[in-house]
Amino acid sequence: MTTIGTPLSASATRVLLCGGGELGKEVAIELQRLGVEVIVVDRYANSPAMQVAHRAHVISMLDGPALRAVIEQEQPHLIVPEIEAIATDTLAELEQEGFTVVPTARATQLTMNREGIRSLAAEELGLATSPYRFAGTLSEFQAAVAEIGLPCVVKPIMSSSGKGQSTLRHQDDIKAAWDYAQEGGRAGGGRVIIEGFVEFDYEITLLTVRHAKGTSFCEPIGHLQEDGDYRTSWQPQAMSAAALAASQQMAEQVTSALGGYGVFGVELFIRGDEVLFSEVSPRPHDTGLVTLISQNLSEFALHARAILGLPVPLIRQYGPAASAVILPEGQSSQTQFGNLAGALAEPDTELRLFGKPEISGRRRMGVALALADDIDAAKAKACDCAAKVRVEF
Ligand SMILES: Nc1ncnc2c1ncn2[C@@H]1O[C@H](COP(=O)(O)OP(=O)(O)OP(=O)(O)O)[C@@H](O)[C@H]1O
Ligand SMILES: NCC(=O)N[C@@H]1O[C@H](COP(=O)([O-])[O-])[C@@H](O)[C@H]1O
Ligand SMILES: [Mg+2]
Repeated sequence: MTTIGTPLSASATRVLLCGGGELGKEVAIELQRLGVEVIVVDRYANSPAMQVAHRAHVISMLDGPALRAVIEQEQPHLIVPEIEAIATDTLAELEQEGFTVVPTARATQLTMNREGIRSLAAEELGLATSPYRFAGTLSEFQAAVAEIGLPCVVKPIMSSSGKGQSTLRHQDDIKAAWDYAQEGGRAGGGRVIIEGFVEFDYEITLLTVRHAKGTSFCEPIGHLQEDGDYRTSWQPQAMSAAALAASQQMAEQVTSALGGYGVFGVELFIRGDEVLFSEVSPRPHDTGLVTLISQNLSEFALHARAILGLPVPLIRQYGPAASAVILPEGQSSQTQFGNLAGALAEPDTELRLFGKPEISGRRRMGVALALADDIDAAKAKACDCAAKVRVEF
């Protein structure tokens, strides 16, 4: 894009986000700052990004005809997927017809389905991964578990944020793991991946930006996951030079195979100097929320720049930083967040409250961010900040 027009006029540069959660909200804010007209689509009204957009549409994004109708009506210059659960075949058709999908429709198709991205990474690109099998029935599942051995990790091929994921440690748990995966898949029941359990030393997200002038890497982000969902992340994660070089090489390979412009969250397991590919998001990553405080250009600002074809000459990292999620459990459509003065009393702390209109069960509602002199202090400060926020339903 060589120019950016005036929002809400005939010259507007229109970007349509498919998905409007906390990650999309930050992308929308960065696009707004550049004078882009922002349209957000999600399955529910008043989603976080809708609250900072010019317009919004509420549809099921798995409904191809409904998605097509909105896109044809809005005529966006860029279609920017923000979640995985989208009618990606419709995106592929629209791309064929001349629309631009970020980073590419094929990337969204491959990464929506664990089978697609795993086959690309392990079989086509020859990247090291955990051993894996796929299964579509309970008996195939039992056979696959026998081949992979215990412990192993079971995930629906279509799921994210740990939904339907479990670690299978005992033979007795096979049926429960299968049933849980069948309930947790976002497209109903179906196929699962069985992965050998990797005893990694640590895991990272390597944010990789494909932009007009090449590929740039952020400093590696370490993170802690519980139940397949992230709880804290920090940057930079200390790594050996060999592990970092291997990680960057792997990220370069997988992102160039996916193509297009934008931020990718490349998830890697590290064991000594050895690096195993886990998965990749062709969009900003939740563990990358830490970059809201740790970099001059957050992963969201980088995504906006890259997709608009703008340069990324330098990514400045500000030193030890961490994020900690605010993940309450409750039932409300008028959640309140208290003790904010207490939470923000320490220097170099920040909060993002996502403004999600509803909570029913456990839901990520915000994130605490901190800078400090070392990683342990940054983690402690971010966790302390998050814990001090009093959530009332
Ligand atoms: N094979 C494995 N061995 C050990 N741990 C694993 C394995 N697969 C996943 N995990 C753990 O579970 C976490 C979540 O797994 P994964 O990223 O595949 O799930 P997800 O549902 O796609 O999550 P998200 O959408 O948040 O990225 C990983 O970050 C890692 O901590
Ligand atoms: N790991 C993927 C991820 O973090 N996705 C982020 O969470 C939102 C959904 O939240 P919700 O489930 O609370 O609606 C998504 O819209 C995206 O911003
Ligand atoms: Mg993941």
